Formats: sequence, structure tokens, C-alpha cells
Amino acid sequence: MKVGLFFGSFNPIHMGHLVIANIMQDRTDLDEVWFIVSPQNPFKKRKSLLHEFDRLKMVELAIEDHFQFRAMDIEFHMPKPSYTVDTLTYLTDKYPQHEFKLIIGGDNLTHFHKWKNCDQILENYGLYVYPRPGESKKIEHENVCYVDAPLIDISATFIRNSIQNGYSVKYLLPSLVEDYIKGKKFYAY
Ligand SMILES: Nc1ncnc2c1ncn2[C@@H]1O[C@H](COP(=O)(O)OP(=O)(O)OP(=O)(O)O)[C@@H](O)[C@H]1O
Ligand SMILES: O=C(O)c1ccc[n+]([C@@H]2O[C@H](COP(=O)([O-])O)[C@@H](O)[C@H]2O)c1
Repeated sequence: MKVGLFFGSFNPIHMGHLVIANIMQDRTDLDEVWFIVSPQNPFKKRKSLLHEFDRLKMVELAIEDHFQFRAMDIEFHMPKPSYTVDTLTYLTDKYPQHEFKLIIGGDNLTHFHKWKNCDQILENYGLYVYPRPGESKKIEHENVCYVDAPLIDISATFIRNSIQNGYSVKYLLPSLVEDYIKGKKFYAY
């Protein structure tokens, strides 16, 4: 089975993530997409970062009707910061029968050469790249696959700021996730 891994903070998960994941699963040879919730992205501030269990719960709520999507908490139990190559190695040991691909935005290619063991990621796994504003560099490699997808300019930051300012976030994220955020009064609801 071929699995696309979508890493992120998911604080919270939103329609941008879900549209990309669905296009990747539906229009490529990926059989499943697994959402890997990162407890603490080394490049992001902790400000407004909800507890990892709540972020995982929101991912589970968002994908519960999609049987080819899975939410994973593996990075919760790994050393921090979580390097993608270490998570890929862990998953390969645990699921030797699966083939793993990394799903990333084109903007991430600019700094991809700085990622830990990036050559190993390219050679042993490979990338499924979707377009994102700000992309400036393409990597020509047999294991890099560029997938056409619409640009959806929704971010978790926009959603958190909207809630804080009392604006509606309807349609920006699944209603079950919105209800969960409201119920817990997250992001100052
Ligand atoms: N609208 C979107 N379209 C495509 N990719 C996205 C979109 N929003 C986020 N991503 C990508 O999904 C991955 C996980 O996203 P992340 O959880 O960091 O969300 P975010 O919306 O970028 O969050 P924040 O606004 O808090 O930085 C990242 O690689 C990010 O670049
Ligand atoms: O392994 C690395 O060296 C590495 C360097 C930068 C980013 N990542 C991972 O890439 C994911 C997306 O990152 P970002 O900053 O684009 O949201 C996130 O889960 C990070 O853990 C991983």
C-alpha cells in the first residue's frame, strides 16, 4: 500500500489541509493519506498552540467520514523536535509492507536542502508536491512528483484570528471541528 504522509501542527485543521489531502489521495496512486500531528514544530512559536491531544482530536473529527484518511499521534512519543526523516524511519520499521511518500507544499522546496538527511528522504521515500504561493525552487528528481491542485489561501492563523475577533469561521473548517472549538472555548471563543 502507498501512503502519503501529511505533517503539520493542525492548530486547527482546516479546509485547505482537507482539500489537498483529498486531491492527493484521489488523483494520484496514493491509497491512503495519514495526518501526522506534530506536537511542536521547531520553526513555530508556541503562542496559541493547543494541547496536542486536542489538535489530534480535531483531525479525527475532520476525517471521520473518510476511510482512506488516518490521524496519527506517533510524534507525541518521539524526541522533540521531531525530524521528518526520523518519523519516516520509525514508520518504515513499524509498517514494512507500506511505501511512504511525503506530501509537501512547493514553498517548502526552497529550504528542503536544510532538512535533516534530506537526500535520504528523496532517495528512500520521495515527495508529492502541491503548488503553494511563494514557491521559487523546483527539485528535478525521479522521486519528486508534482501534483496539480487549486491554491486555497486559508491558514490556521487566519482562523484563530477570526475567532479571537468574533468573526464567523463557518465553511473554513468542518462544522464538527468548529463545534469542538466552540464547546471548549478555544482561541477565545
Ligand atoms: N491552505 C493550504 N493549502 C495548502 N497547504 C496548506 C494550507 N494551509 C497549510 N498548509 C500546509 O499544511 C501543512 C500543515 O499546516 P499547518 O498545520 O502548519 O497549518 P497552517 O495553516 O500553515 O498553520 P499556521 O497558520 O498556524 O502556521 C504545512 O506544510 C502547511 O504549509
Ligand atoms: O526534518 C526536518 O529537518 C524538518 C524541517 C522543517 C520542517 N519539517 C517538518 O515539515 C512539516 C511542515 O513544516 P512547516 O514549517 O512548513 O509547517 C512539519 O511537521 C515539520 O516537522 C521537518
